Amino acid sequence: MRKIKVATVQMDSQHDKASNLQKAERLIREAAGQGAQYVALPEYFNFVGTEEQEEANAEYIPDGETVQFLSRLSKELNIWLHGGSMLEKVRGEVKFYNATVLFNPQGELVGKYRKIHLFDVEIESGPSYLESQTKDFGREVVVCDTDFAKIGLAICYDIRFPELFRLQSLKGAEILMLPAEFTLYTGRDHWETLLRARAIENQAYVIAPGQIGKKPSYQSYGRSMIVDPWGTVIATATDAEMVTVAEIDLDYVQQIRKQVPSLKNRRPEVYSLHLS
Ligand SMILES: O=C(O)CCC(=O)C(=O)O
Repeated sequence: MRKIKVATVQMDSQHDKASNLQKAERLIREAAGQGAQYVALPEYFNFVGTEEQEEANAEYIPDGETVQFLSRLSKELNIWLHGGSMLEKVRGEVKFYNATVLFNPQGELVGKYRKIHLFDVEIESGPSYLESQTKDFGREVVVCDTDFAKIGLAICYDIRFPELFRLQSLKGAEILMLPAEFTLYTGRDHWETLLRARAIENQAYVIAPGQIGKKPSYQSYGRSMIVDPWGTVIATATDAEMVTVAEIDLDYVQQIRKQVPSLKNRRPEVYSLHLS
């Protein structure tokens, strides 16, 4: 049996970083108090603001205050802590990265991923957004080793690109992470379907903590979710800032993969994905 209790933290983060970190700490403690051994935060959990406010709120990784905050809490609470995402700045580069980090229960940074697919969309009568205006594209597929499973890291809009998740699965991922600040406009029609599709086609757990509430550019959808490898939604948040906890069983991933061997039945000799 490889069972572990996981939690999503749903937040309405705004531009005041100190108050976001305070709220995140309260919710992380609540999740740990409910027995969660792996706690996951949403995209941009430490700051959601205007482009003008980004420079002052971007941080170096691993030197910034948010990384120190996550390291301290993961160690103190003896939990795996997935840091949603934050604006990462890099010396000598003009643009930021939308970066996510994973900490082990010893407070050590064990993985970092930079969002590969930036949200550049213009929807008629819906949201218009140009994430690449101030952020640069990530260039690396990241799968982290933990003592219970391999975990693939992705962020929000990445969910629309199944190739990324297939590559993570081929690299051994049994859990796929998707911290998000999904728009209400697209989320109400696409969010659950996309999460369940990635879970079913990769026969993996999908853990998706989301932002909720009104942001400078759009309304966030929320509905943080945990989906099992059969595609069943095993936990969903309501429309509030909250913690959602579920037990996941990594042996179930292997059972599903044995019963419906679609990963094995692939025909890479007919089509191929480039694994770097
Ligand atoms: O894919 C979508 O519909 C929303 C994506 C998004 O909001 C983001 O990547 O920030």
